[in-house]
Formats: sequence, structure tokens, C-alpha cells
Amino acid sequence: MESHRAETAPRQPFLDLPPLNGVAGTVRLPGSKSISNRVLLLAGLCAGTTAVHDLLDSDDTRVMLDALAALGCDIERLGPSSVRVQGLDGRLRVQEARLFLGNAGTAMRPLAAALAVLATLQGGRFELAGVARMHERPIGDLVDALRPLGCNIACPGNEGYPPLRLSGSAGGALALDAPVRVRGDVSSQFLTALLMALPLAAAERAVVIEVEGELISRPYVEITLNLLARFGIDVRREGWQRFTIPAGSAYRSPGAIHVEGDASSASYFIAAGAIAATAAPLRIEGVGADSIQGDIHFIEAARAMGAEVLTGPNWLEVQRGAWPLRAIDLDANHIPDAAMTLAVMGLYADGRTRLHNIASWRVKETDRISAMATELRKFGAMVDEGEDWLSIEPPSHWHAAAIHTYDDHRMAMCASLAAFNGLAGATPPVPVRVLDPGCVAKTFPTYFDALLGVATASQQQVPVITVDGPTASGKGTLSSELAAALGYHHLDSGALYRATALAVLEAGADAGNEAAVAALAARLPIRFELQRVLLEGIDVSDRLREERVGLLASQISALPAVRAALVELQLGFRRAPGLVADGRDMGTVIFPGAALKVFLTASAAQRAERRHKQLISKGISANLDSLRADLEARDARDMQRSAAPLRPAQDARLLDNSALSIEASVEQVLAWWEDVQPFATR
Ligand SMILES: O=C(O)C1=C[C@@H](OP(=O)(O)O)[C@@H](O)[C@H](O)C1
Ligand SMILES: C=C(OP(=O)(O)O)C(=O)O
Repeated sequence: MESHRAETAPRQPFLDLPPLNGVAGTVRLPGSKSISNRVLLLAGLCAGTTAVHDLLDSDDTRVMLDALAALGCDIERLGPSSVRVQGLDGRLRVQEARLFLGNAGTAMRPLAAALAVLATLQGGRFELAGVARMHERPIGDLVDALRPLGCNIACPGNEGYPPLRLSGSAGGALALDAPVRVRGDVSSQFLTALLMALPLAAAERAVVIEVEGELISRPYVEITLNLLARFGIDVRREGWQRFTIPAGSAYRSPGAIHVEGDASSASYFIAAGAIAATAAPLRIEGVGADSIQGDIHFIEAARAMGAEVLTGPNWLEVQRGAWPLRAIDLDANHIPDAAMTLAVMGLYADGRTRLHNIASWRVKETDRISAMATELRKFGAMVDEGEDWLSIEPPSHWHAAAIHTYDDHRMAMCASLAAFNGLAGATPPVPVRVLDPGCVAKTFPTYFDALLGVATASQQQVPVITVDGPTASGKGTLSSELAAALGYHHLDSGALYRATALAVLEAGADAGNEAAVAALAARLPIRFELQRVLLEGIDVSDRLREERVGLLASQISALPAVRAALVELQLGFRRAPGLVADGRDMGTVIFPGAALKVFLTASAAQRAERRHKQLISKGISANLDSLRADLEARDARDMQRSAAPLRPAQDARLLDNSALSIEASVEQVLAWWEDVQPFATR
């Protein structure tokens, strides 16, 4: 399943968040999942083309886009978050397709209904499947609503659950004389699905849908009605029980449509603001009080807990009000997704927070009542659960915990909010390990970047791993692999010296003038981006590897004033979630308090051989003996220089990788890293 994930989501098996102590700045929300998938499907069904702007790019929308493409819709990318969809005008262009819909309820349910209706009227065979959890999420109430209309639907796995097989032959008809009856107490998506599918059969007659029993998650049906209206379908609603699609209804493209930011995704930042925006409000852009999404009402719950929220057109500003937060008792049926965020806010409250009427949590990405109870207890909270409720009392003593996320994006995003525990008085503040952080790909692939873009941590709390060692010991490769495995930043301090050397060469400065070189170092306009080094915005990664640059770097790095000039710059790389710093004096001088220090060595013969291979593979001829002599001379110079000589820190762990593969070295360091972590692995 992970292979289907949006590549912008984290890939590592866990992400350790250090204790966070504030939030500030502005965050821009990704598009709403619920709006994106509805708009895509409606654009696919209607006549004409629809340009969709600010579309969410995530696993859930990708499966919808792929499904529409498989059904023969032309989809043109207009930009990073815009597409143009050529609709099918209600006529099947493809008679057979197998659609993989991941774990997207907003794709599975509406597509099932639309394709069941179209296959019955026009003929066709369609198979709809998803990930294993999707096959445990009920769809029986929708199947039971469609079968009496004459739709042929098989559930080859378990009755009432996906996968589904939908089939029909051309010239079929739907039995629509009696109202279509659907239950609404398990998921509102079944009603939504019928409301989007049945306009396809309402050209000549009105279609009536009646809800049996209670309808849950009602605001999502409002999103549906709102968007149907944008596409030319004016549904008449009588309470929440009866919906009439008027005779003569036909989908009409609005031409262009803009997707609001996701109000459920906003909840994590509203919570972060309520907990940690103490100096100035956190600004959240993309959604405002006039949103058509029901989860905007999360604001009221957050206010009840103490948040100060200002709203405007398409923006929110959130600041801490009451502190600790006030515990609340809330019927959260209207905000099933965002209410999970309230459970985590409960960790910061002045008593017991109780959420009820949330039975649907049990049939979503995971059994969310049970998952939330299990995981929040790991922090030390007292949590009780019932069939349709959850109550949370904050920890009296916080524990560092490794949180299982159950392939549920919201569990991962919620867990991250526990990293503010220092503000709740945790002593010491504890880090939070989020297992499988990549599951946020479902609706918010860049969530952790967004959070860490506005969250602050005290530098002392940000973990550092240092990797020092002689030239060609492989510390660069080891460090970048470690950083990737942990989702940490990487400081290649050697590159700073090389970049300074390049700057000296470019400026034609006198390399012997220590003060002049130090002045250049102090103003170095350097940036690291995706494994590339930029100097004044220009990619100089390859030039930094040039021989003359390396030689000069080695020379100027012996100058104390140059080393001093680069200290601040290096310290600045210590940012959440953590840092892997490689060089020659990382553990001894720059980060003497690092939680883990590695001193990497390999025999001179091995290192010379590696460098030789590297050069030969680039088509550069090289002599093994002279390479080895150069290396040994460089070692001697590095070890004997007076300013920060190359030597292991007293508390460094030595790793001789002469006979180790890169993977084995990475594994060894990760094992050492685990040794110094406070997480109890359960
Ligand atoms: O229609 C929608 O877009 C949704 C409806 C809700 O589901 P239920 O109606 O199953 O509660 C919600 O949880 C889901 O994330 C999105
Ligand atoms: C319940 C959710 O998703 P789905 O659309 O798959 O039902 C959710 O996003 O929290």
C-alpha cells in the first residue's frame, strides 16, 4: 500500500518529533478532500470541461483521478494544483474497468453508485477494490439501496463490503417509481453517493431519496448539495429525511471551480494555535468562516476549549486563550473527522473531555475510538471508551511514546500535537515518535513539513547526531542516509568550507589573508536544497567537488578565524525535527552536547580504493598509490592542525567501516540511536 503513496509524504518508518514549545507564522492549507473528490466526479459525469483549481494532491484524490482516467475522461494538468476534466456527459465511454480506490471513502462510495446506475442503464462491468482496510469498511447500506432499483451488484469478498462487481446490459432501466431508500446511520457517504449518481437518471422524472433512521455526519451532505447546485442540480430537501432530484435535471459544468482549503486539516493548526500560539496568533490560510465544509464548526469547539479564533474570508487566526484548555463534553456527530483533534486537545485540558455520538469512528480508516484510546494512554492520559464515546483526562506525568498510526492519517496528525507537552508542564518535556508518518499521504502529504514550518522548539531539545571522520571515510553518504532514515536535516559542514573556498576563488581573494577569507565565510550566501548546494541561488554542487576547490578548502579550514566565522551558520542547522551533522569537528567543537557522536574511520588503503573507484567511474584517471599518499597527508594535516584538529570526541562511538556496506553502517548507527532514545517500543 505504501507504494501508492504520494511521493511528497514521509517515507521513513517513524518520525521523532522533539518537544515543541510554540507556533508562529502562517500556514497554507491543502485543498479539501471532500470537495476535491466530489468536484472531480461531478466534472467527470457532466457535459463539457471543468477547470478545477487548488485541487488537493493526495492519495485520495489520485485514486479518483486515476479512476476517471480509466473511465475515459480526458484529464489535462493545468498546473501543480489545477486540472481540466473533460466530462463524459453521462455516457459510459468504457464498458469495463477495474478501479483501485485505495482507502478513499469519497471515491469508493460515490463511484460505486454512479457506475452501478450507468452500468444498469447502458451496460458494462466494473470492479471496485481498495486496500485491505477498505474491504473492512461497510458499504452494505448503499448496495441495499441500489439493488431494488435493478442494479446488479456482487460483493465477491464479504457481503456488504468492497470489493464490488457492478454489471448490467445495454438498454436496462432503473426502478424509480418508489422512493429510493437508504440508511444513513453508518455513513453519510451512502446518501451523498446516491445524490450524485441519481441525477444521471432524472432527465425525465423526479427521483426521490428517503433516509431511513438517523442521518449522521449531516454537514457532509450539505457539501454534496452545495456542489450539486454548482453543477446544475437543485435538490429539494425536506428535513434530513427526504430529498428530491427534480425531473429534467442534467449536469452542467460550472466551467471553472475553486477548491477551498481543507477544514479538517485546519483543525490541527487551530489546535496548535490554541495550545502554543502565545505571543501572536497563528495564521491559517485557505479556509474561512464562510466555508461550505462542516468541519469549520470545529472552531466553535476549539473556542469552547479556550482558543481565541478570528475569522475572515479564507483565513483564520488562532491564539491561545484559556490555559490550560477547558475540558468539554460534546456531541461531535457533526464533525466526525475534526473531533479527533479535540481528543488530543483533551491532553491539555483542565479536566475530563468527553466526546460522544461518534460511533462512526469505528468504521473509518481504523477503529478510531479504540486506536485513540490505546495511543493516548501511552502518553499517560486516562482514557475511557464506550461503543460511541471517548473520554480523556490529561496525563499527570507525561511519557515519551511511540504512537501507532494504523495507516490512519488523522492518528498521525493528532499524535504530532502531543509534542507540545512541555507547555502542559511535562518535566522533562518528552519527544513523540509517530510510527509510519507517511500515512498522512491520504489527505495531507506535506503535513509534517507544514507543522514544522510554523512550530518552534528550543535548540537544546532538537536532537543532533554527529558523524566525524577523515576524508573519504564515507561520512557524507552515511549522514545523508541517516538523515533520510530519520527525516532529519543534514549538515554537510565540509561543503561550507568548500563553498567558502569557491567564494574565495570566484572573488579572486587572497587565500592567505585570514581576515578576508573569514569575512567571506561569515556572509556565505549558501542554501542546501534536495541534496544540492546553492550559492547565491546557483547550484554549485558539482563545482564544489573540483580538485582545486577541495585543496583550498583544506587549507582555509585550518584558519581559526574561518572556522569561527562558520560556527553560527552551522548551529543554525539545528532545527526540528533533528539534525545529522557531518564533518571533522562536529562532535568536538560545534555540537559538543550531541546525543550521539559517531567517529567514522576506514583504513587508508580502503579509502584510497573507494576514491579510486569513484574517480574511475566518472571517467577521471587516477593512481591508487598517489591517492593513498594524498589521503594520508590530508589526515596528518587535519589531525595536527591547532584549530579543531580531527580527533574523535571523548564520548564518540567508533565505527570502522572498512569491511562494512553502507547499509550495514547505517543500521549500526540507527541501532546506537535507538539505544539513546526514551521510547519504550511496545
Ligand atoms: O462525505 C464526505 O466527504 C465524508 C463524510 C464523512 O464520513 P461519514 O459520513 O462516513 O461519517 C467523513 O468522515 C469523511 O472523511 C468524508
Ligand atoms: C473518514 C475519512 O475518510 P474517507 O473519506 O475515506 O471516509 C477521513 O478522512 O477521516
